[in-house]
Amino acid sequence: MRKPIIVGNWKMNKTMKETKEFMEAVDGVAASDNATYGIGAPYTALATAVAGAKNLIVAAENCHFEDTGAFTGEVSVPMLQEVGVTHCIIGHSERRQMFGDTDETVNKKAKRLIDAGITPILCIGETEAQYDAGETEKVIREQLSGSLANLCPKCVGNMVIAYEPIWAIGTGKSATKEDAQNCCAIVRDQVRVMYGDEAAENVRVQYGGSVKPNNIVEYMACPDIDGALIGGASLKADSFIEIIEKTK
Ligand SMILES: O=C[C@H](O)COP(=O)(O)O
Repeated sequence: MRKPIIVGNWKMNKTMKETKEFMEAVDGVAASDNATYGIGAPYTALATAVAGAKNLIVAAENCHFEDTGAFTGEVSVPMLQEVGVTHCIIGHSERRQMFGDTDETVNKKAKRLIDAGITPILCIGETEAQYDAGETEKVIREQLSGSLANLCPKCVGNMVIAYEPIWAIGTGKSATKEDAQNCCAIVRDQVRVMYGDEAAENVRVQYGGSVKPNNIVEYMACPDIDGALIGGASLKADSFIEIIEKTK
């Protein structure tokens, strides 16, 4: 039985002060045996988030795959381990589109995180043009083939994969529950093709893209959707609390 996981992705938002206030407002509400709740925070807010988290899990939003070296501005997995994060988002479409992340570098990041015992939250999803061209399934399978290459079946079973259609991110134009379910089922099937039944049954698949308090319940009712990755609606304590209350 997969335990649902709902994670807020703050992106480049929240100072340490704002993070402390959010954790004080939300962490107590997030206590649940039925689901895991968490937030992804910018590097500068991670220590504050970890300090304030008894119930929420804390994720970084990116990492580098090398441990040390001449990589100005980057943060390594051992550095994240030291801060105490348990999860790390990799391959978000904003990183793929604006910062040059590829399936190959995302795969290296996944490997390094798994070695360190940090759970990757791997993001994939098609552009609007690919959606319009009927290429969604092809894109999902190709991204997963590259990003999940040469991992162990058990490791993949322990991961979280977020299916986020790019056209639904921050637009208010969320996928229908039928489309979201269908695409999350394709994600699971691709994991089955690559790593077998057990990995496919264990991997948790999130939907992301304009998830709000008013649509979270319908997504969570879908058999292949095990959670959500939430941008805008995770920034205000009140709306994230509403999402938690509706799903715990
Ligand atoms: O990682 C989160 C996604 O980019 C979704 O963002 P959104 O909920 O603001 O559409």
